Amino acid sequence: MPDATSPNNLNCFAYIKRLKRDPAESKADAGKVVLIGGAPGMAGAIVLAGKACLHLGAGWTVLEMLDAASAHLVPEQAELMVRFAKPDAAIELAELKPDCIAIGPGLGNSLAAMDWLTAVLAYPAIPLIIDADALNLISQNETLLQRLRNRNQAFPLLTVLTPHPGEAARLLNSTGTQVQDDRIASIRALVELTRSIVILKGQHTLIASPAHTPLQCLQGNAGMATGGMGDVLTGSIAALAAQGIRHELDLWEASCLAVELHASAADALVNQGVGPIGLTPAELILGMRSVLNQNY
Ligand SMILES: NC(=O)C1=CN([C@@H]2O[C@H](COP(=O)(O)OP(=O)(O)OC[C@H]3O[C@@H](n4cnc5c(N)ncnc54)[C@H](O)[C@@H]3O)[C@@H](O)[C@H]2O)[C@@H](O)CC1
Ligand SMILES: Nc1ncnc2c1ncn2[C@@H]1O[C@H](COP(=O)(O)OP(=O)(O)O)[C@@H](O)[C@H]1O
Repeated sequence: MPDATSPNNLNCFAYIKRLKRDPAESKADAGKVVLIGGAPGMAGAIVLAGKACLHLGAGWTVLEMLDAASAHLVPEQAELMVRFAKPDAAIELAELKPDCIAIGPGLGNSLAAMDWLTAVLAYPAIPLIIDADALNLISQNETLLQRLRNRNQAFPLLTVLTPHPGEAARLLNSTGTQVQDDRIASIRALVELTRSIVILKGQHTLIASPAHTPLQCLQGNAGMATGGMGDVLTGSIAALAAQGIRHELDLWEASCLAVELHASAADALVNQGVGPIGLTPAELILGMRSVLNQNY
């Protein structure tokens, strides 16, 4: 039995029905996602986010990769539209006209990364997912934090942050141990600091926002403690939020659903004997697609 201070549990598979496709739907109805990251040595992070986005149903998945060499070498998933993230980010975004943006997996901390994050924070009125190195950049730069707050003031509940405890500690100028010692206080502090929807990852992931008290996800397991699992979550939120624009699923609902699907699919795979040891993010993507369609 949860005590009076325990957060309520996520229970949102009913949202999946809203993703039901009209027989005449086109890819435009499923939305265009632009995912930004993949600096040298970390191309895999943005490719995993892209594969998750594709398999969770986005209409178009565009990868803007900061590593030019890797951008020309992603042949194994031909459905992904892979581009080299050119220096003028604002012009690129204006041309692409995304329905949803995610930034951060493998983004690094170069000047180009800063330029893209600055342009993304200025891009108006679409769902935005901020993860990994994009969170680290914000934690080091008061101007970026203020731009994030300004964006949330202008467009409330259109930005979600997905820190793991290490990234949360950087944002809060704290330590991972302190974050883990009181996760509820930590997520409240992150919401207060950033005015965003926040997903605090780790065992029993929490989600909260300026308009929502924390909810927790009791699903999930230690088989998910492998590099790339968070990249899959980021791509999944983006796919659900992009479809949500024409299917009346807002970013809060898309984020809750992605967290629950991500953790539940990991549990289903472990029950099938796929993990916990050696469960891969690529397997989790296919597992999430199955759980989504089983509840469709
Ligand atoms: N295939 C790839 O190219 C991958 C690239 N990645 C990228 O690598 C960069 C660095 O990210 P990392 O997250 O690996 O490294 P970080 O240095 O950001 O975070 C790792 C540290 O955070 C803390 N931490 C994380 N999860 C925790 C938990 N559940 N409980 C307690 N403490 C926890 C620990 O102190 C840990 O050492 C990011 O840009 C990321 O996107 C990763 O996504 C992994 C896959
Ligand atoms: N022991 C665990 N129990 C439940 N979920 C976990 C556990 N370890 C990791 N996860 C989940 O796996 C994901 C890991 O994300 P993250 O650390 O950002 O990975 P990466 O940056 O390597 O992609 C998060 O969604 C987190 O909640």
